[in-house]
Amino acid sequence: MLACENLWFSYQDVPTLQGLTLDFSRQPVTGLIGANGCGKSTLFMNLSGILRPQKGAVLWQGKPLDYSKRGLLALRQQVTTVFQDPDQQIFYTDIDSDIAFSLRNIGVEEAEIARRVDDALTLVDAQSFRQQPIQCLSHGQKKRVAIAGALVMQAKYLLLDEPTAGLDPAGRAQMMAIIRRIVAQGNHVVISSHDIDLIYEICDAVYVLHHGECLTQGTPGEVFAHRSLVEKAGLTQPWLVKLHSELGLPLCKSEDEFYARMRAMRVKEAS
Ligand SMILES: Nc1ncnc2c1ncn2[C@@H]1O[C@H](COP(=O)(O)OP(=O)(O)OP(=O)(O)O)[C@@H](O)[C@H]1O
Repeated sequence: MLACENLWFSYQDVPTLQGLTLDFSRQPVTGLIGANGCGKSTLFMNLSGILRPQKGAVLWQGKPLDYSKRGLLALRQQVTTVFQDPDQQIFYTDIDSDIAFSLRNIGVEEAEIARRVDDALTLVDAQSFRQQPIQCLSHGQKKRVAIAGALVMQAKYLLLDEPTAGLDPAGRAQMMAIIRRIVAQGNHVVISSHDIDLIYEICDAVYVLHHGECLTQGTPGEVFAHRSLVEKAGLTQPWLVKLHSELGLPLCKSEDEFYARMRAMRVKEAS
């Protein structure tokens, strides 16, 4: 279980997170949204123990986080953050060494490392460029390598900061497929993103932050139906929700579902 309870965090006495009580274990994919500076990255750093709340707690497996070296090491094998900029996370020039680094650090044996690295690269569709030097990869390919680096730890929670930023439509669709595969393996994913359409489509639950407070929460359908709250948080509704609220068209979860429903309606009208 990964959660936070009445969590307060300030940078130099400026309150940045204010009394957050959030639970990331209830649903497979949880979205964290809000305007620039609302505190999403600061929350991720609290959840991974990089920052420590001044009041309240991060709860891991039902208990307040253990900030000892041993406690944090154990946490980071189970809760892994993938930053927005993959260059922050990639240290080696060859992919296999980079991904294996954290496993070698904790003394995993080489045969097991080879197996996990192979599985992780397959899951993120990176086998085709596995032999290329990392500096020759595109931004999207580097992002996938960074995710593979987190997956090899077999973490139960993956915190993804802007997973689709800088990706073209094909890269974005591929990232969504990768997230679904990670979840299908029984893991939890927390996504912080300004990509509202992604959050609407892929998340099971959403928390909306506003000046470090939780403005509202619920399923994507519930959260995005409240246009005034969404706008107060400095966001807009997803396009599928707009079509529903502005034009009265069926509320669909994905583009494919929307087109299928529209085609079915046309067939029904024509008959
Ligand atoms: N190291 C720091 N020292 C002081 N203030 C900071 C520091 N890091 C962030 N802040 C401030 O804390 C607030 C929250 O920042 P944070 O980066 O968590 O927001 P965010 O929601 O992730 O923003 P974005 O959407 O732009 O990535 C901002 O007002 C920011 O200026």
